[in-house]
Amino acid sequence: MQTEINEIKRLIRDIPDFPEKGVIFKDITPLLKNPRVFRISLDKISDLIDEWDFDCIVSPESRGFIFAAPLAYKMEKEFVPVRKPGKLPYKTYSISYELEYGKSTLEMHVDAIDKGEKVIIVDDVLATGGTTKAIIELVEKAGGIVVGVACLAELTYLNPRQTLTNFEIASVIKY
Ligand SMILES: O=P(O)(O)OC[C@H]1O[C@H](OP(=O)(O)OP(=O)(O)O)[C@H](O)[C@@H]1O
Ligand SMILES: Nc1ncnc2[nH]cnc12
Repeated sequence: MQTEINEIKRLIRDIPDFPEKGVIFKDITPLLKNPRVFRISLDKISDLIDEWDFDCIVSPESRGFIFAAPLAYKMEKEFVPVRKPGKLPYKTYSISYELEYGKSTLEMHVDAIDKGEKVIIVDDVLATGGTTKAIIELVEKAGGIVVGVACLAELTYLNPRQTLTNFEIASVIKY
């Protein structure tokens, strides 16, 4: 329903020039303070991916976890955390990548995904798609199959779909 989408949009705040000049940061913290609308936003993501065939949700810390873990609970799927360097205790695959505001590295446990397992990637914001592309590489290195990407907000002006050709993408809100 359009009114629900508007309610979600009203609770995502624009912060200009954060964390660097020229970036309009989509701040989801007001949304997290509203339990009803936070719940609606999770339900909207799950509605969009309800028909997708997958067993596992893979997601990057830290904002990705906020949406991915409750979705895994609601949809009864596995949850695999992708973390910043040095946080995961077992052997990891590691990848360096670029996102809208800089460079970073992500890691995933080498045994987190079974060979041939179907996974989706969940995040709060899909901006350049750099983070998601890096996670796809980690999943494929582990032998998994990425069937789609789901997010709350997609920044279409940064053209993430150009980076993520060949993948289904579901977003609740497009800017
Ligand atoms: O599409 P991209 O350009 O790659 O950007 C999207 C990513 O950037 C943000 O994470 P960030 O690295 O800022 O970490 P955080 O979740 O810990 O704030 C966001 O949560 C996504 O994971
Ligand atoms: N503009 C933005 N707002 C929030 N999260 C982001 N991640 C990458 N770009 C972002």
